[in-house]
Amino acid sequence: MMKNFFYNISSGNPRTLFMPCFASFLDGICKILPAALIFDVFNTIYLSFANPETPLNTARLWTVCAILAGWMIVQYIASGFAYSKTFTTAYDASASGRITLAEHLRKLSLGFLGSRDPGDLTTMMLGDYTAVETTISHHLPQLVSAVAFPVIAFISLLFIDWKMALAMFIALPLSFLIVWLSTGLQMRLGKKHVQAKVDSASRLQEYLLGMREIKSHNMSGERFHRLQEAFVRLMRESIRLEGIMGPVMMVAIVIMRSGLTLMVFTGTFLLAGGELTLPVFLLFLLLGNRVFEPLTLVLVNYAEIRYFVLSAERIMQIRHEKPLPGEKNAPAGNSIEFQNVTFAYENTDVLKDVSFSITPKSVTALVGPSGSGKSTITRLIARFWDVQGGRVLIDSKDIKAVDPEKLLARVSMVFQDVYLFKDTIRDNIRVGKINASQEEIEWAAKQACCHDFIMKLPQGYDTPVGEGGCTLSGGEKQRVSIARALLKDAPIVLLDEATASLDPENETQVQHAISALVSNKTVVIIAHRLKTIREADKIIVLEDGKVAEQGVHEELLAKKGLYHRLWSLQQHSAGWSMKAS
Ligand SMILES: Nc1ncnc2c1ncn2[C@@H]1O[C@H](COP(=O)(O)OP(=O)(O)OP(=O)(O)O)[C@@H](O)[C@H]1O
Repeated sequence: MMKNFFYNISSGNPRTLFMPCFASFLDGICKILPAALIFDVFNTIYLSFANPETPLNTARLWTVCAILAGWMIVQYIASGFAYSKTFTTAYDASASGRITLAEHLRKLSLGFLGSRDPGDLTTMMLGDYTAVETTISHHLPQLVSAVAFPVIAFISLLFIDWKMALAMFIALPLSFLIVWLSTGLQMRLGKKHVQAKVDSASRLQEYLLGMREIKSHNMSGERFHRLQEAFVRLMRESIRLEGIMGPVMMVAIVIMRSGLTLMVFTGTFLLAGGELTLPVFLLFLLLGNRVFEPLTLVLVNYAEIRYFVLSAERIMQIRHEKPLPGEKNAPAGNSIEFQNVTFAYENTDVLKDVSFSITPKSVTALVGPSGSGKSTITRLIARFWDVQGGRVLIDSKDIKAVDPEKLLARVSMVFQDVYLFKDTIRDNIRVGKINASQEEIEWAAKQACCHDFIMKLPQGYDTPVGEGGCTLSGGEKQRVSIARALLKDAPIVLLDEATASLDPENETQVQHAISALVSNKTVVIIAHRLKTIREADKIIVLEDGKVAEQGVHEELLAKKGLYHRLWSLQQHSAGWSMKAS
């Protein structure tokens, strides 16, 4: 349990906690000497008062002053050391933790990422890591430093007067027991509170990202209501957490502090009976006040850490999620084969016993009604997910054994929805090849019919695009995506609706660009407009997740099956035009 605790709050690297804890412990110990010296000052003055014949030992007082002054420097160095160790460790742990987690997320299957709410992951990256940071930079050092003083004080006081020392600390175990017994309750309330925070972040993200749809469908009331509900729930969970845990902590603190009263009672009793001298009683009074402050800090920080452990657990849960397995190099050849592939995103099968083969350097078209599984097939070739039944082979080798990153290096994809990073248009094209030169970027942009519109942008290739930058039309974005693929120059090209959103004017040009992109490549293309894939080497017709037919255009037309039906429908719709009735 304790091992888990340190493992989790240090994001899997408990050794990093040693230095901050050690430095804080030293800092805590440094605070003890001044208390002892103050007692000495008190004792020296008291001796002179109690016995008027004894002159005040000023030399001793000056010595104490000198030691205190020197000790201030030691304490300053110790505090500085503790401060720098705790803060550097905390920021280092959270920064490297965030980077490691981001790297790890990239290696997880899209299936796993899709199952998590994006707000959840954002909260984890920002909020949960901040919680870990605060635990390491504040709560843990404060706890260690606060423990040092009472422990040493207790041991020393036991030697001076054990009855008084026991009276002072007797209630302590009970208060710690109360806090310890409340662990389960705090964890339950804390989990609900964290969940409410994650839900609020998700609803807020959904509200902001979906603003266009919300406005265009006049849904502001309904979506806002969901957001409002999430915030109200967060408020309720916060009140519940504080409202229940606050009184528990207060009871524990009051019980602990009752030791002071008990000690005063015992002291008065012993003093009256002549069993205790006045200076010792005063020493206990002096230390008693100082001891309960750090002890209260210990209790409060322990409770805070318990709550923040939930954040650390959430992070570790994702860190333990296994990336897609496979270490082999990507196969050298580019033939693709599906052998009796069955695949489901969740529980319902999307592909059922799908088998086909694609020869290297050929163009294969996937056609079929919407939802028949065309995009899924391209995603499985790129191994965004692993299949549940059957095998996907590239160059006759099962891609489950191949390192996913090495496989992706051999595949270019042009998606229907293109994502632009918040960066210049140049760097957005460079995504295809990180070290591409300006000449290469311009060459790809020209091939993909991007160059002309880029030159018309305010700062040409340096124009910021993406979130908060210059917005591009759907067709322009798609051409940027083709330029990226051209730069990547991978042997397998997967095109998803590549020309769907292009205007007629440059459609022909883009088709030329695609011809450049796909020449000498193994190409799998999804095209809803059948006339664009009439020349394909193979057409695979999908229906309801199964291969209904496959062959070349003429063969499939002659079969008079699904392909023939889709073809006829498209011929018919070619003459369609919109008119007001
Ligand atoms: N990430 C996902 N999670 C769950 N189900 C999904 C996911 N992606 C697709 N599906 C479902 O899988 C089925 C096949 O989807 P797919 O996108 O492969 O079809 P498609 O033939 O490419 O359709 P379209 O032509 O409309 O793009 C659909 O029923 C779809 O709802």
